[in-house]
Amino acid sequence: MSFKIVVTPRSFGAASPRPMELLQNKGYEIVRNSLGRPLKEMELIRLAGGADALLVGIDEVTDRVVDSLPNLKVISKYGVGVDNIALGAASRRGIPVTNTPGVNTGAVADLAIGLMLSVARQISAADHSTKNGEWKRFMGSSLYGKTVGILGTGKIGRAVAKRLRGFEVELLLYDEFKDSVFAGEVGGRYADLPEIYGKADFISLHLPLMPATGGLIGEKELRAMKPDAIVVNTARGGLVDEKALVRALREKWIRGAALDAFAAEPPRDEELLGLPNIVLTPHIGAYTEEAVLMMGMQSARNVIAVLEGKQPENVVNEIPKPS
Ligand SMILES: NC(=O)c1ccc[n+]([C@@H]2O[C@H](COP(=O)([O-])OP(=O)(O)OC[C@H]3O[C@@H](n4cnc5c(N)ncnc54)[C@H](O)[C@@H]3O)[C@@H](O)[C@H]2O)c1
Ligand SMILES: O=C(O)CC[C@@H](O)C(=O)O
Repeated sequence: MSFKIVVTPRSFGAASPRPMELLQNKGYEIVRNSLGRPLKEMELIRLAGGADALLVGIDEVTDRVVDSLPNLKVISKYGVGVDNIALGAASRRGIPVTNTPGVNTGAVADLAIGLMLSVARQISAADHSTKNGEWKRFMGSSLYGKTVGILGTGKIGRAVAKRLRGFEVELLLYDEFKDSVFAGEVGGRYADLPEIYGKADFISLHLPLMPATGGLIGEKELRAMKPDAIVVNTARGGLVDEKALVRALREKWIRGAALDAFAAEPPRDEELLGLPNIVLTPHIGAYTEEAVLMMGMQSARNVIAVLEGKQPENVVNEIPKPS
């Protein structure tokens, strides 16, 4: 019996044919997303009719999508964040949702450091201006020796902290689980959010998007930050109130920001797009050849495991035990 697998991420298999070969060698019917971007709910419902497996990126995998697929046996997330997937609907049907933690950690951490430097030294604006024939010598601020707040000390937050040791920064850490051994290793300490907002020159977000973290950085928090603060968000757009951020940047409550993730992608807010003191990237945190290959392999293996009746790796939802 052939299974229908719907594969939506454009970059799946882009770095190497190996992830696609894993699926093809099983004789599955593979349906790709031809739009070249994550799918909205109705687009996914139309593409996925009759699917046995969804291998998805940041597409809208809503309750309606899950409910529209009576044969669905697994939702395999190509990546870490599962905030775009209706976990409850999947659990009710006994459908495992899997993800690929760890394999894109380094890629996102590298980008977070790159964005801190890019905003602080205005690298993006300086490049643009030099290529336009100007010779405007932009004045920046230093990352070296500054105070950095890391919100979320899971895999990516830790990788950022380790990279920052070379910059000899003071590290202020925040997480619901405090790991004093890790804090000691990186020479940092856990602090509460008001202290971090009041002291940090850079604030880097590495929390998952969930009810407890949605809108975490709003007007009150931005006003509590130092006028020199730079906010970097490589996690999820929903962590930051974008309207408040636009005001904060326009009215100079803070120095600058960088966003790799947005509340709605791609972002359309003209004011946000036009601000001089923000660097924007199109959700490329995980997009290195190395990470994309490993995300592809792991997400394909998780599909195969479930369809062959085996236990997949990294199931993120509760599956009720059969009574
Ligand atoms: N830009 C990208 O392309 C990209 C790529 C990968 C991951 N991400 C995002 O980065 C996030 C972090 O990834 P990770 O691999 O480090 O995940 P992780 O699960 O290893 O780390 C998340 C950390 O957040 C903490 N946390 C969760 N809820 C909290 C709360 N309410 N208060 C305080 N701490 C809380 C957890 O204890 C954990 O330490 C992902 O959820 C995803 O949204 C973005
Ligand atoms: O699916 C993507 O394109 C990015 C996934 C990334 O944000 C993640 O959560 O790992």
